[in-house]
Amino acid sequence: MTREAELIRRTLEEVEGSADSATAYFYALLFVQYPQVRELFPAAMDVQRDRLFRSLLTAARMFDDGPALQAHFAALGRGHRKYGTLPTHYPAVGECLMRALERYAPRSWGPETESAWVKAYTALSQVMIDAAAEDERHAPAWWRAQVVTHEQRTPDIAVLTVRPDAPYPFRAGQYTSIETPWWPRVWRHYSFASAPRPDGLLVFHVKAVPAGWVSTALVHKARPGDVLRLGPPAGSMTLDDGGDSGLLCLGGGTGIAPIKALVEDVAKRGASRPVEVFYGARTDLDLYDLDPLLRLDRSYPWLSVRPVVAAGRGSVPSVPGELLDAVRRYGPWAAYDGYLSGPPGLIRSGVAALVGAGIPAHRIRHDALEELVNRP
Ligand SMILES: NC(=O)C1=CN([C@@H]2O[C@H](COP(=O)(O)OP(=O)(O)OC[C@H]3O[C@@H](n4cnc5c(N)ncnc54)[C@H](O)[C@@H]3O)[C@@H](O)[C@H]2O)C=CC1
Repeated sequence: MTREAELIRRTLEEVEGSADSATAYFYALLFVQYPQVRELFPAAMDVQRDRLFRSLLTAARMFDDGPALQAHFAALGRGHRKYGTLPTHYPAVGECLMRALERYAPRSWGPETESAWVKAYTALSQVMIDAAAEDERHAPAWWRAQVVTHEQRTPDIAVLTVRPDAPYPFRAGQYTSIETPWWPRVWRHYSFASAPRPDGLLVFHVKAVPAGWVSTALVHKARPGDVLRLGPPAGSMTLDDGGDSGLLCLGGGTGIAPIKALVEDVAKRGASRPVEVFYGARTDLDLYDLDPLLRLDRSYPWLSVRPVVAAGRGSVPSVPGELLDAVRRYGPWAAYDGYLSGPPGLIRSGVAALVGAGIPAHRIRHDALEELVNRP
C-alpha cells in the first residue's frame, strides 16, 4: 500500500465512528457556502448522507486497484450527469469534504494527510469530469420514459413497462436509476427485467417497501401516462460475449428480474448453453413472476426453472426449503458461471455457497452491495 493510501485509510477509520455527524457537517457547510449547489440534492437528505460516506469507503477499498478505481469513478461521473453536476462543483465539494475530515479525524489529520487527500480527490474528480464530458458527446444525461402498462401482481409488487423518449441502449443483467414525479431528485436503482426489445420498451419489477418512497410511488401511484426519468444503464452482471459455460442463476424475490433478462438474452443469442434458475420466495404467493418463467422453461430445452419456497407451500409445485440449501442439493456446479440477484443477505451468503460448490469467485457475478442499498 502506498503511503498516501495508508494516510487516507487512517482518516476514514478514524471518521467511521462519527460518520453521521461528519457527513451532516459536510453538507451543512456545502449548502451554507455554496447555496447554488443545494438544488442538485433532494429535499430530504437522509439517504443521501449515507451514500457519500459509503462512496468514500468504496473508493478507499479500491485504492490499490487502479483500473477498478478508474472504472468506478468514471461510472460515477457519467451517473452524476443526471443530477446536473458541473465541473465547477467539484472544488466546492472537495473543500468542504477536507474541512469535515479535518474536524472529525483530528488525530490523523495534518499537512501530509491533507495533501494526500487533495491529490486523490483532484485525480478522482478529474476522472469523473472527463467521463461525464465523454459521455455527453453521445448520450443524454437522462431519459424521459412514459409508463405504458402497470400490472399489480401482488398487493405490494407491480410490473411496469415504460417507453423511453429516445433510444436507450443497455445490456441484459444491468440496472438503471429511476426518479418519479412525486419525489424530485430522489433516484433509486432498478434492474431491467427484460433483454433489449425490438419495440424499445423497458420492463421493471418493483416491490413497495416501508420507507421506500420511490418504490411505493411506483407501485401505488404510478399509472399509464405518467412520466418518469431514467439515468444511464450501469452494472456488469451481464453475459460474457462468446462464453459457452452453463449459467447457474439465483434470484430472490424481485431479484428474479435481471435473471429473466439474462434468460431472454441467452435465448436471443441462440446459444444452447444450460441455464439453471433457482427462484426463491418466502411463500408461493410471493412467486409473482412464476407463470412467465415456467412458460420460458417449457419453450427452451436448455432452461430449467425451479421455484424454491421456504414456508407455507400450497398449490404451486416447488422445491421446499431455503434457496441456498436447494441449490446445494442439485449440481454439480463447478463448470457453471454463477449469477446472483436479490437482497444483500442473499448475495453475501450466495457467494460463499457458490464458491463452496466449486465455482471460482471470479466466475460469480452480482451487483455491488453498495449499489444494492440504493434500491428501495
Ligand atoms: N440486481 C440485484 O441484485 C437485484 C436486487 N434486488 C433486491 O432484491 C430484494 C428483493 O426483496 P424481496 O422480494 O422482498 O425478497 P425477500 O426478502 O422476500 O427474499 C426473497 C428470497 O431470497 C432468499 N433470501 C433472502 N435473504 C436471504 C439470505 N440472507 N440468505 C439466503 N437467501 C436469502 C430467500 O429465498 C427469500 O425467500 C430487494 O432488496 C431488492 O433491492 C432486486 C432486483 C435486482
